[in-house]
Amino acid sequence: MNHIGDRLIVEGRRKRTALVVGLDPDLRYIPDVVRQGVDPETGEGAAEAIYAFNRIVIDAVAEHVVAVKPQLAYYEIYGADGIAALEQTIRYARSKGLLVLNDAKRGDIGPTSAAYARAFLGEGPIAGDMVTVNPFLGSDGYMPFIEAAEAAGKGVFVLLKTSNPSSGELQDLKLGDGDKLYMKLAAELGRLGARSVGAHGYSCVGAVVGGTYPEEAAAIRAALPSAIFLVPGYGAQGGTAEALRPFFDARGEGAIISSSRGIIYAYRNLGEQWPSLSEAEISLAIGEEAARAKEAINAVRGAG
Ligand SMILES: O=c1ccn([C@@H]2O[C@H](COP(=O)(O)O)[C@@H](O)[C@H]2O)c(=O)[nH]1
Repeated sequence: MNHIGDRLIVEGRRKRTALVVGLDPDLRYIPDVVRQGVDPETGEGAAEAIYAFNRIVIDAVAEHVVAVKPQLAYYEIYGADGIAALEQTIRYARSKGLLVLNDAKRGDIGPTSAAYARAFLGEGPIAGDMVTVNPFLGSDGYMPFIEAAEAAGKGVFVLLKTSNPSSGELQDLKLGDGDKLYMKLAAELGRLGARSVGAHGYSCVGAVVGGTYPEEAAAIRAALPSAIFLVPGYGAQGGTAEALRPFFDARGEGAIISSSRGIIYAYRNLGEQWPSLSEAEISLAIGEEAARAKEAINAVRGAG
């Protein structure tokens, strides 16, 4: 099956989940056992600890998620060593049958976007199955990603209404006809997505819609019935499962809900002794939290 919309729907049904776990590894929150024998002050040591941590997370969450979402910033901190950890992480996630969504938020002038599209949607070492795209430069900034996705059966998620508190400063601006900017972009993405709708009704052009904005999500869902939504903001940013219904279609599909800190650092809720927990304890806490999130989301989308 070579269509990302179909792959996400089929995998979501097979595993009965709409959850995506974000891989945002921050060394300050990685327990001692994972850092043993490495010097996290060096790029090499940091990268080793990050990859070891990501393996634990991936093993613990694999049965509960359709995809993992590495956040590029956490790898770029360590330059070439961090990118090597990203490469290893992508390979490992794929070996576990998971789709990979690079949260890179790229977008530039046309030729540079084309190069980014090759990096993230091509065949190279950090390419995944999907990538997040910043549309601020306009159509020649995002079209190279969409064309690359169409050609490769991969997916893009264009930032539309992001989860952060100040997202409205630009995204909610009213245009001459009274429409908000994000609704204008939604209409444009709908037109572009119509070119690549798969057997299950979804295109390769998805949208980022923050879980912290359920009212806006209802309007965007109505305008964009064939776009899969990537929904960040659940968990650590205050987004709740109860608020997620408008993000899904009538069948309870069409959205993937992302959580990073709330799941990968779940063991920190066990108390101040978290730095000295064993690998088994860390893994159990992460897996249990992923299962809890999956079921809470399933209950709301009617897949309970
Ligand atoms: O609108 C957006 C777009 C992307 N993000 C990214 O998702 C994760 C959220 O992490 P949590 O720990 O679950 O809050 C992070 O990588 C962001 O860069 C987003 O939050 N909102």
